[in-house]
Amino acid sequence: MSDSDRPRPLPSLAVASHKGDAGRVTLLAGSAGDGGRAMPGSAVLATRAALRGGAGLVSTITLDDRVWAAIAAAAPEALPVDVEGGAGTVERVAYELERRADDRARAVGPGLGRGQVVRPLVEAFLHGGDGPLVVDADGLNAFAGRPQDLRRGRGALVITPHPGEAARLLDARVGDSEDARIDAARRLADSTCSVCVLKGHRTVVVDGDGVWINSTGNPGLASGGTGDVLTGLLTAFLAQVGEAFSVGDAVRAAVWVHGRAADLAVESTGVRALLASDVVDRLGAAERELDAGRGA
Ligand SMILES: NC(=O)C1=CN([C@@H]2O[C@H](COP(=O)(O)OP(=O)(O)OC[C@H]3O[C@@H](n4cnc5c(N)ncnc54)[C@H](O)[C@@H]3O)[C@@H](O)[C@H]2O)[C@@H](O)CC1
Ligand SMILES: Nc1ncnc2c1ncn2[C@@H]1O[C@H](COP(=O)(O)OP(=O)(O)O)[C@@H](O)[C@H]1O
Repeated sequence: MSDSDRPRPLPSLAVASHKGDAGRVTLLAGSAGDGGRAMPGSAVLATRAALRGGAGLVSTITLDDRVWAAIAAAAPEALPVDVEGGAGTVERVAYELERRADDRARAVGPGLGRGQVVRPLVEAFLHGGDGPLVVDADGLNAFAGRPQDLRRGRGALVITPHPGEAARLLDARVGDSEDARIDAARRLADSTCSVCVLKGHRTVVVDGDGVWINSTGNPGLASGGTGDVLTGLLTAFLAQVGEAFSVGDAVRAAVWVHGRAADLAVESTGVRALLASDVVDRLGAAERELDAGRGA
């Protein structure tokens, strides 16, 4: 696949679709920041992006009722569920995952912070289902130097490190050149048996089909929260995986649409003023452009 290739559009929804057909997804994101940094925004942005990505039902598990409240206020369409932090958190999250056996895709990681509980939480997602799973941000940091521990027994894994997170996983700096970025993404994909999305200018995607380099996006995306948006969108697109739309197709489509949404947004905001929320608001328009290439 060459870098000028536009990803395959998502499958069309049948006219008689119901919300179950569009895919049920579950996310675990955000923290209230007691003793650390508050990151309710991560959960809000990922949730809103999953909704805009077309997931029929979006459940976001939260570890604090203040994060739950932030989601309820910003995304009334979502189904946030609070399990509270503290003793027994991992068991409560595992129980929530068990209850959602019909999830089509899941994601874990954005804004969880660096606490000891993060690694067992990610493990509950890795081993608690067989649909596609996205691990991002602090979910990856919890495996610093041990990427092989992210391997799953069953179910596709997609990891979405930025170069800083990739360096932590590999315990080695990731060079800036395209060759160095491709090499790092390949090593991570191999050691984790995953589709690796190495983010940044010209995001690199490595999967069984080879290497694909994204052409959309702009430096306005170098601002807080835009990675959380990608995680939510990607999870929604992974919920559409089927016979004619692979995990790799969903990943490439999400990366392309995310960057294109940012390109559309800066036409009115300008590059410096771009906010992650502006990207969420343009996801639909960007996906329509991808759809317009259908059959081309
Ligand atoms: N509103 C929110 O709630 C937000 C929450 N966020 C969450 O905050 C958590 C940590 O994010 P931080 O930004 O603090 O920590 P990061 O790990 O993203 O960044 C910490 C350091 O890593 C290195 N780094 C980051 N991006 C890099 C890149 N592209 N290339 C090379 N080095 C890079 C830099 O040295 C940077 O100072 C994540 O879980 C993330 O999801 C962020 O998304 C920002 C917004
Ligand atoms: N200069 C750039 N050009 C294009 N895309 C970029 C650029 N900088 C960042 N991005 C994109 O923005 C997103 C940033 O994600 P990330 O670093 O995880 O941010 P955060 O942790 O704040 O959410 C990624 O999708 C990345 O590919």
